Amino acid sequence: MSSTVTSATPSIVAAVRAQSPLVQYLTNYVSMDVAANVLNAVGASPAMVHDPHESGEFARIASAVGVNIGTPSPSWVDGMIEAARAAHEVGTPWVLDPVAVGATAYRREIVAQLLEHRPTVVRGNASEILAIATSQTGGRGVDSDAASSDAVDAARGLARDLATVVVVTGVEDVVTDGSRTAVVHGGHAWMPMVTALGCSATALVAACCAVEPDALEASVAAMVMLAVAGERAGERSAGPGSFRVALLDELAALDDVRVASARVVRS
Ligand SMILES: Nc1ncnc2c1ncn2[C@@H]1O[C@H](COP(=O)(O)OP(=O)(O)OP(=O)(O)O)[C@@H](O)[C@H]1O
Ligand SMILES: Cc1ncsc1CCO
Ligand SMILES: [Mg+2]
Repeated sequence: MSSTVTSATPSIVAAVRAQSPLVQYLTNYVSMDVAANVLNAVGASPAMVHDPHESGEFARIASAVGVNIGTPSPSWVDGMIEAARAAHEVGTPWVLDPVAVGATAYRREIVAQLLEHRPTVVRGNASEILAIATSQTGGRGVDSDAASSDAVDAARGLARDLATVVVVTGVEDVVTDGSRTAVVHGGHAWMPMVTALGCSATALVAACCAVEPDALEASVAAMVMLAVAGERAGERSAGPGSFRVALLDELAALDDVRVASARVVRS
């Protein structure tokens, strides 16, 4: 077990800035603004293209795709499935955010359909990952009622079953492909008080997958960005409102030295 940032992380952060990957994000109404701004802050190029008339076509030109079920309705779900299908067909990485999947049968059915198109990464909070891995229902809607540390085994098993990388966010962020596991420490207690930073984490995972084929390393880099920027933003904010603004500034100011300050434990 080691406690250092990998050499891959700084180069992934730099590659996102240098290559400015086009990230198509089909996301919920709540998160669109903050997720697009988070992508912009790290140098990626966001496009919120969701309608089924164009989402599949767009996925074929995107560098990565995110699919987030936060505020679903039938035509949006059609758009998500078209985008996921196209991304899988052309080998473009795509990331699933199963918001509140334990809460309703509708969400469980949507996630089951999306999983058929083989996401590169599934990113959720602990309740969401436990709901998919163990078929448990309920939870507290979009927020988690479990700790990421309680979902490590479930995440590993799910990653193996789906042949994907699973990211469980929370106080610590767990990233696993079923054999390798990394835990990213950092962030700030105000992060869950700002809505849709989980949705934004999903967007960052997609951006990093666009420039790094190893989805585990890409996901670690995305979580490191938020952990370092979040910690620094917390030091100079007065509360969740100013924190939200400072987080964008800190994401834009990330450099090798700051990224190297991340605390990542691998096993
Ligand atoms: N108590 C905490 N301390 C530090 N960082 C946190 C804490 N809670 C969440 N985070 C960070 O906030 C980000 C979002 O994770 P979270 O688990 O809150 O997502 P989520 O529940 O899907 O959020 P949302 O649904 O609002 O988008 C991650 O980068 C995570 O590390
Ligand atoms: C608050 C909320 N409701 C549906 S999606 C969303 C954003 C956080 O997941
Ligand atoms: Mg969420």
